[in-house]
Amino acid sequence: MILSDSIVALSSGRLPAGIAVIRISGPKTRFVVEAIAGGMVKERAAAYRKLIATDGSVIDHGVVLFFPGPGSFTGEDVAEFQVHGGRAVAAKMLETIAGFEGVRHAEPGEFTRRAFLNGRLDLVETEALADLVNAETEAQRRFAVRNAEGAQSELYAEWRRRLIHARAMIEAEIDFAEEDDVPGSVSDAVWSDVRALIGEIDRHVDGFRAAEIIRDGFEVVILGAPNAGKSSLFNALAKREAAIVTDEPGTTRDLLEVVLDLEGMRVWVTDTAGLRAAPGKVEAIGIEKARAKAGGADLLLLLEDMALPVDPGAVPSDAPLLRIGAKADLVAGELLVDRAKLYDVVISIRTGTGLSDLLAEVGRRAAASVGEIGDVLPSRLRHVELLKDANDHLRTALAGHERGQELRAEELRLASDRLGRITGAVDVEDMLDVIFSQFCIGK
Ligand SMILES: Nc1nc2c(c(=O)[nH]1)N(C=O)[C@@H](CNc1ccc(C(=O)N[C@@H](CCC(=O)O)C(=O)O)cc1)CN2
Ligand SMILES: Nc1nc2c(ncn2[C@@H]2O[C@H](COP(=O)(O)OP(=O)(O)OP(=O)(O)O)[C@@H](O)[C@H]2O)c(=O)[nH]1
Ligand SMILES: [Mg+2]
Repeated sequence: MILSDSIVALSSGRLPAGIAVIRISGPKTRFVVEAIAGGMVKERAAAYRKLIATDGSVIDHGVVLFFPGPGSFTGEDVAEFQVHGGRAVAAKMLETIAGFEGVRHAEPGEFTRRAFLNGRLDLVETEALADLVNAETEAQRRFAVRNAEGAQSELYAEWRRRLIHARAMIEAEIDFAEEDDVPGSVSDAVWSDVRALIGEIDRHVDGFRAAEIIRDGFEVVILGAPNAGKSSLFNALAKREAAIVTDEPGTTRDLLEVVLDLEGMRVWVTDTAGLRAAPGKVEAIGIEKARAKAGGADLLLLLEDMALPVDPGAVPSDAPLLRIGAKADLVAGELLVDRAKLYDVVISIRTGTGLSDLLAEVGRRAAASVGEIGDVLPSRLRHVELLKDANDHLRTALAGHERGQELRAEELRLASDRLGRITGAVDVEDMLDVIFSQFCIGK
């Protein structure tokens, strides 16, 4: 592939900053380094240089790095100018470099796009790199870095190899059918491996929910009768007076949300209107919202006033549930011991009792909901759709005895083609614009 344009962009973040990194990639890179840094620098070693504009004036003093292609991030010649991170310094550098013939400003994601086109990364690794740049929580970072290192790609490549092997065996059987050279037990082994693979792909697809929880967060909804102490708990978790608290039942009507970081997971906590029969008009709307929110929750905190338990009615969700005894400070002695047995966690917002236990338990549940740290999960709906497609073809292949071995082999080919589309090994031109639009400029 000939990519004649060289591209330049600011690859570091918001200015002003301590240092700004201006990166160039493409055939003009050496020429630009020579022109701006007053001569070539040693490969892959930091050089401190005076940086000169086209009119001979000094732009800044900075550190210059040169990575010759193909052993660079993009696979082309790449150089970096690490300059003082002022807006005018960066602007002058960009203007000077883009002023050279054959150099232009990069599109968002264009450096990474070149890395992909030069075979430095596959599509799944590229997506993982976008996730890594966007990661805000420890779980997001861990997940993204493993896939950027190729964990997900390796899994799909391994599945693809198995399918290509299966197809080769079936085609051999077709070719040698008359001669009876390929014993039936070989094709039995092939189809039993295909059956096993279908199961593995199904299980992997089920992991998408875990990937979504890592990306979007774990949804916790506080439910209970009016006055149970829901908003008081919510404020304690939010560490501010986010919700109105009064001794009047029916205070909260709208859904209120706060996001916490527990065990490296993003955890959303929602406060809701107290559940009760025959509320007023506004409160009824609030209760309906609470029910809907609870329906999509990953965990419910069902609060009850230990001093004055009120039945909140049926819980409007089959999400896992923690029973929480609230206002523990209002009960004492034997009654406290007795009632505490009804709950998973006992808390008091007044004294602070039980709050850290509750947070620890919610954090444990959030972390457990995404499985083992090492699990490889599909990270995009795109992957899930292609995996399901692949499995549809495998099921057709498995079921299709009467359709003849040729057609079954063709279904195996279609399945491995779908896997190839995930990593970009097969025909992906149409997906590239969507994928690279996820990046910022300079990446
Ligand atoms: N300054 C700087 N830091 C950066 C990047 C960058 O482009 N510049 N990266 C950009 O995203 C990431 C690192 N990515 C890189 C990937 C490959 C090579 C590279 O030169 N690869 C060669 C040599 C490998 C080796 O010596 O072991 C190769 O693979 O052949 C460099 C950076 C994160 N940090
Ligand atoms: N003693 C004591 N009182 C509490 C505790 N937590 C909440 N309260 C009181 O209980 C009353 C109701 O608290 P809220 O947090 O507003 O209850 P809620 O469940 O949000 O009520 P609604 O929004 O009406 O459904 C307020 O007067 C709180 O001060 C606690 O741990 N101990
Ligand atoms: Mg409330």
